Amino acid sequence: MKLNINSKGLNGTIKVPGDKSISHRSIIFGSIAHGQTIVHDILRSDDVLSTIGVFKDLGVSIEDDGQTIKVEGKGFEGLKKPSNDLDMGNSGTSIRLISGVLAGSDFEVKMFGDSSLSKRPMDRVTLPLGQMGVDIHGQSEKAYPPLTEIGSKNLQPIEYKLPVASAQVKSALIFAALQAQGTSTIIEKKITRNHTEDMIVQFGGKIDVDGKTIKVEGGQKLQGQEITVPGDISSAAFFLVAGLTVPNSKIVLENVGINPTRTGIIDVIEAMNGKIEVINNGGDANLSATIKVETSDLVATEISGDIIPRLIDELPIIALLATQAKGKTVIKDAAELKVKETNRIDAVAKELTKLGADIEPTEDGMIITGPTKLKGNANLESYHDHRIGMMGAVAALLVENGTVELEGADAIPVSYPQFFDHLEKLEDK
Ligand SMILES: O=C(O)C1=C[C@@H](OP(=O)(O)O)[C@@H](O)[C@H](O)C1
Ligand SMILES: C=C(OP(=O)(O)O)C(=O)O
Repeated sequence: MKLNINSKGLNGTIKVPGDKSISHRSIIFGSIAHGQTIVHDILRSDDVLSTIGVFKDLGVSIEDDGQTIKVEGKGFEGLKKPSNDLDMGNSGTSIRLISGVLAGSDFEVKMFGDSSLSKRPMDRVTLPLGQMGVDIHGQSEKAYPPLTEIGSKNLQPIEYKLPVASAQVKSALIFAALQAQGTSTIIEKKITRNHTEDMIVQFGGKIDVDGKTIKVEGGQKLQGQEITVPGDISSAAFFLVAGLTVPNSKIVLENVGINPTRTGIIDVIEAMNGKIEVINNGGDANLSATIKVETSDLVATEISGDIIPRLIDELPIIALLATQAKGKTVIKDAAELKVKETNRIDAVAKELTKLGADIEPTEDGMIITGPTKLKGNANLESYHDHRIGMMGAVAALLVENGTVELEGADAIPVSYPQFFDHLEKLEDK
């Protein structure tokens, strides 16, 4: 598709759509709890629809009246052997978390996904689940999908130190631990998003979190709840960066989830001297804030260490932000970017280079020197990765002349189906 270039300013207010991580989990918790769960403001994106489809295949009644979603949970034991293979689409979160959910079911399932998911390593979940007594295998040493899994009714608790900083692996093990014969201890490499831990408590369960050490007792019974999904800061990120970099812009983003394990991008914007105001709506950490940004003179920064899991999905769009900042921005400790929907280090460097940015990929991040005036007459690619596609669309707004084409924009509804509508709304003002 042809992207809009040379934006004269983005102005207005957007209600940020529901958080993808919390939306997946609202379906999962609704399905494994007892009784009805009502979900407000769920994200209806392709990835979340994959999770909904899978739980329907597992016999859970899930109804969407367009306003709310109603899930009729019958506990882990209520999940039924599906009559077909489970289609995880493009979603790493779905396949990894559901592998953990099915760890205590003794029927066999086959889980598969699209060509991107089929290249993502699942050994990070198959190895620890195997130690708990689950029979789970993928393709080759890295256990690429499709995966075949037969859980165990005699699941052993685990003491496991995660070799990677991953909320998906942590969550898979927590779901398995909830079904194990005893108490499991899971130790994180770095603190990652804690929505699973928060939601166990929300659904009436118990979990003990002490820094990076998490203890979960098996045999817990969860109770259905009424929940409201806050907006996704990872989606808001594209408009945060657009508002900071496109001249004459002022954007108000409402309903942005500000769980502290997710707000690394706000810290980075502040470190880069971006004009940002976060108006906390008060209450629970998972509630939302209104965030205002405006066009700013940005300076480079270093992004490394413990902040990385707090902004891992935002790094592509942060890289674009860095192209507009004065100086050398260094991103490191982010090798996990190589095993996302595509190798995001290579993809970001390649696509932004096409627009004339000064960006050097490294083994675990990138080095970006700015500010650069981006130039057109480029054909961008999404690599079937929603976040790379949206980064390209925001980058095009900064291009003064020529044309910018994007191939693979159809990946964007994986996380943000309303992205182009929202962009158009801000451009109209
Ligand atoms: O748990 C989750 O909902 C997610 C965890 C992260 O993945 P990893 O656990 O692989 O880091 C993140 O990149 C993904 O978009 C969503
Ligand atoms: C990495 C992502 O998702 P997933 O791992 O669920 O495919 C993402 O949304 O950026």
